[in-house]
Amino acid sequence: MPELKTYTREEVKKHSVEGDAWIIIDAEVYNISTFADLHPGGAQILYELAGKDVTDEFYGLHRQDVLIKYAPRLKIGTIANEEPSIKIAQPGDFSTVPYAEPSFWMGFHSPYFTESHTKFRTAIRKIYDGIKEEAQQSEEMGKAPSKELYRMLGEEGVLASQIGPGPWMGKVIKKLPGGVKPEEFDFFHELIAHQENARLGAPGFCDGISSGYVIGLPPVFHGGSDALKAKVVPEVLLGRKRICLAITEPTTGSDVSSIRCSAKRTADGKHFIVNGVKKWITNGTFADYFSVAVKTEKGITMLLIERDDNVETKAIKTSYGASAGTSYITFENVKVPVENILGEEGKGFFVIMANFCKERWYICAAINAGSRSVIEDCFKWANQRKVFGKRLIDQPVIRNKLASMISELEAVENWHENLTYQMSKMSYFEMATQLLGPVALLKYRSTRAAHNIADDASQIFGGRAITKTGMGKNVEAFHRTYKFAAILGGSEEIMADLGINQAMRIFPKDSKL
Ligand code: HEM
Repeated sequence: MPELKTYTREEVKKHSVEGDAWIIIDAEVYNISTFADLHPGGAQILYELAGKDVTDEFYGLHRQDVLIKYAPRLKIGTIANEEPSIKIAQPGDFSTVPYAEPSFWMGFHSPYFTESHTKFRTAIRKIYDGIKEEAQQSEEMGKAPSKELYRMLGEEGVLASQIGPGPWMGKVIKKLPGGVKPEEFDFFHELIAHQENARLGAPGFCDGISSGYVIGLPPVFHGGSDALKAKVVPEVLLGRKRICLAITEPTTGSDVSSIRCSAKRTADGKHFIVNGVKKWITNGTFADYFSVAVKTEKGITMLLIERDDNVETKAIKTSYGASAGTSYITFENVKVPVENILGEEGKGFFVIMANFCKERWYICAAINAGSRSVIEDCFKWANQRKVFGKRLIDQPVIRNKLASMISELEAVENWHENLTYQMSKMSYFEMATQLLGPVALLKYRSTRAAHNIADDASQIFGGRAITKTGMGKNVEAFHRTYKFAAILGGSEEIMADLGINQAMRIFPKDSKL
């Protein structure tokens, strides 16, 4: 890093030629003499502006991340007696852009959140901000989260935070972000953990971290034997092993009852022999364990299968890249001990359905956080982008789009918080039955909102919304990937139908218009 000095604007002006070129960005001086030839936007454009204050030109074409990344190499000092006017985001910072944070962190009152949640959000955001660069690079290269990263997240209590409150808190998990005590950890902390994970701006990588164990581990701790739980739960929550949930098959999506993967008992009754295929299994390419829906002679059953040579996982190319480890899995004569049944044999459907409610609640947290990040980008862009001599925000049509995006998000997020409160008052099985319908409708509405937000955001960003790098990269990624939330864990159409069917179960027979 060059030694930092103070300069006058007159001094900077003298460095205005090829080979000796300085620029000013927000009262800070950058020597771009050797960088110019490497500049992705070309050298000439920089030489034309050398010696000048290029703050507006810079922020018109680059995200602030570019400056944060290059400043250690290029910054040589500051302008004497001037203060920067643009805030550089620091790891763990909360945004002050309207609606960029859930309302409690925008200064509003909440019946749900406390100081403990603020400590937690600050600390977990710092951890995730610290791996943002790695996440985004891995996303680009299709690399899964490394074992080292996974272990770090396990040891810091981040993985456990995304599983939520339960007997593992305190027993297995001693440390949580922000010094939150395991016994005070609640569903609102968990909600925050999912939201912060989704803010990484790398959808495939986010799911590479969490979409395996968050939905694959619950069948183990709700249905596994004590011995199985004692072995698998700490391994996964501390980041030493990875697990995923394998329900869907090439011919079976939301229609779980028609799965074909079979498990036949051996003659001595001690094992099952599993044969079949599973498709679109997130984290499957690198998972050590698989919570698998199979058909035994008694019906649909959940089984924990450990990876061995008879389990083959192949990567499926999806629209969000290979970091999520989305896979096609073949089980060929895999021998599984009967002790690995999760729940009761033939009662797997209930285990799956119970798990789905929490999975959908988690998907809502992630997609709503993604929508919020996109709204923040749109608000900032609309303020700094000038067209036809005006800022975008000065155009009523843009303000109208922002109003629509914000009101849709705030509505679903407030409903989400309400349902989270209901969860905190219910047992796992009450939650799975009483909240099945409301959570399905919330997921339906959250992904419809994401659809509209992705669409409006793309129109606001124009060409940048269809470009994988640069100002609109988050919008591009969101628009390309929000459909995962609208399809996985039950498609929008199934969610809407389920929500109304559940309501019909309690519809009063004596009620007439
Ligand atoms: C410290 C100074 C600068 C650094 C470190 C820098 C770095 C970069 C980087 C990394 C990109 C690729 C952006 C991406 O794809 O995300 C880029 C693109 C670009 N830069 Fe710079 N830049 C600097 C200053 C400037 C200035 C002063 C201008 C003048 C207007 C400029 C014009 C451009 C243009 C036109 C592009 C291409 C944008 C596009 O593809 O839409 N840059 N720059």
